[in-house]
Amino acid sequence: MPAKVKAALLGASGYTGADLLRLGVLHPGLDFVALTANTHAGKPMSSVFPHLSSAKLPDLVTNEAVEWTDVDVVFCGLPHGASQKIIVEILEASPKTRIIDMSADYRLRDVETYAKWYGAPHVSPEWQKKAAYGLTEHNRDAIRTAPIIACPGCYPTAVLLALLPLVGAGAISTEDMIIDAKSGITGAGRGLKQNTLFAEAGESLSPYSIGSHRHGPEIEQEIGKAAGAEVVVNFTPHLIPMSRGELITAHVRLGSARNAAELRDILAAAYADEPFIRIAGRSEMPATGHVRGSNHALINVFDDRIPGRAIVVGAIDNLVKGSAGQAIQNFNVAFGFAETTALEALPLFP
Ligand SMILES: NC(=O)C1=CN([C@@H]2O[C@H](COP(=O)(O)OP(=O)(O)OC[C@H]3O[C@@H](n4cnc5c(N)ncnc54)[C@H](OP(=O)(O)O)[C@@H]3O)[C@@H](O)[C@H]2O)C=CC1
Ligand SMILES: CC(=O)N[C@@H](CCC(=O)OP(=O)(O)O)C(=O)O
Repeated sequence: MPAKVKAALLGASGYTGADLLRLGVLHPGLDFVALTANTHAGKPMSSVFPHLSSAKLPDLVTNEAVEWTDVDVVFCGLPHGASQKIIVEILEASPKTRIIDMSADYRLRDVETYAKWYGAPHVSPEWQKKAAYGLTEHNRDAIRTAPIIACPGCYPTAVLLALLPLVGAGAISTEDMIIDAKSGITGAGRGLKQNTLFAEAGESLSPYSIGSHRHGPEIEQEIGKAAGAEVVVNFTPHLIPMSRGELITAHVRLGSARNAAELRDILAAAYADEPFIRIAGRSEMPATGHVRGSNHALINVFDDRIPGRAIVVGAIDNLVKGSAGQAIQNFNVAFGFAETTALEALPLFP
């Protein structure tokens, strides 16, 4: 086994940061030497996240207090915009340090697409191009060596795991793809926002960013790569009143496949050796409750009553496979650990 890897976690007072620590403290090869925050800097972790008290973690500091040359890997759980700047600073100060970014800043390859959807040009198009897209099951070779691993968004993770093998095989059409998605409230982060207040999000379900969510172009980038052509998808997210979990329902046209059974066979073959991807039993309904707290993705395919179409359903935990768990999985690939290290936990049910 490789020696202990010295890690810094940026944004340790956020939800992805907390889940990265919950999982990461059990990793035999990870040593968290620095944890950073913004408004919470200076506080002990036990006051910010009492559930982590027994883990004996360092106190929170600002990013400026970290000596980057002392750190082998940086996990970044900062908002997009803030991430890109500090990541360039780290790589300039310490070129050997590897970055595993959970934010959106290094996912899009095309600089104009980035500027259009994120409202400002990227600070470093050069580093943007050197990043590997961190959808582990589909990009291991690049993840092994890239200086920056850009973990996918939570929605793209669920969508791409369910659709990429089908698109790659030509089994479904890339035209007329309609993706309906639902996320638990932690997807919006720990900061105070009116629409995530219990009184407003509880007992209520609503779509948001219809036709304008920034995960649309991210999904299109990766499906387009698998299809070898430009693709446009309809993507509609919804906020659902539960703390964690994400379910996507993709309504697709068949390509070369004749029915859902053939699509299931393609997915089962593509993921046969993957420890975290499970193709559900034939009539099993994927449920967020069946992946909660785990790094699992659960996928199934059903025939549509409309001839020539199928419905692909995927469930993940947005904070685990959708961010912190996938970040640790990518760390394992990049640093030569068994890929399941620290991620063996089964889902928490009920
Ligand atoms: N939540 C989710 O399900 C997913 C989130 N992501 C992405 O991961 C990243 C983190 O998300 P999440 O943990 O939910 O976010 P949170 O809002 O819960 O946490 C954000 C963290 O970043 C710190 N921070 C905020 N602004 C700054 C700044 N300007 N400079 C330095 N630190 C700052 C905060 O510090 P403090 O608390 O001290 O103010 C906090 O530690 C985001 O980019 C998000 O989009 C990706 C996939 C899924
Ligand atoms: C419920 C909710 O608000 N979810 C977030 C997605 C979380 C995520 O994956 O965000 P990044 O792309 O920034 O990493 C959203 O829709 O913006």
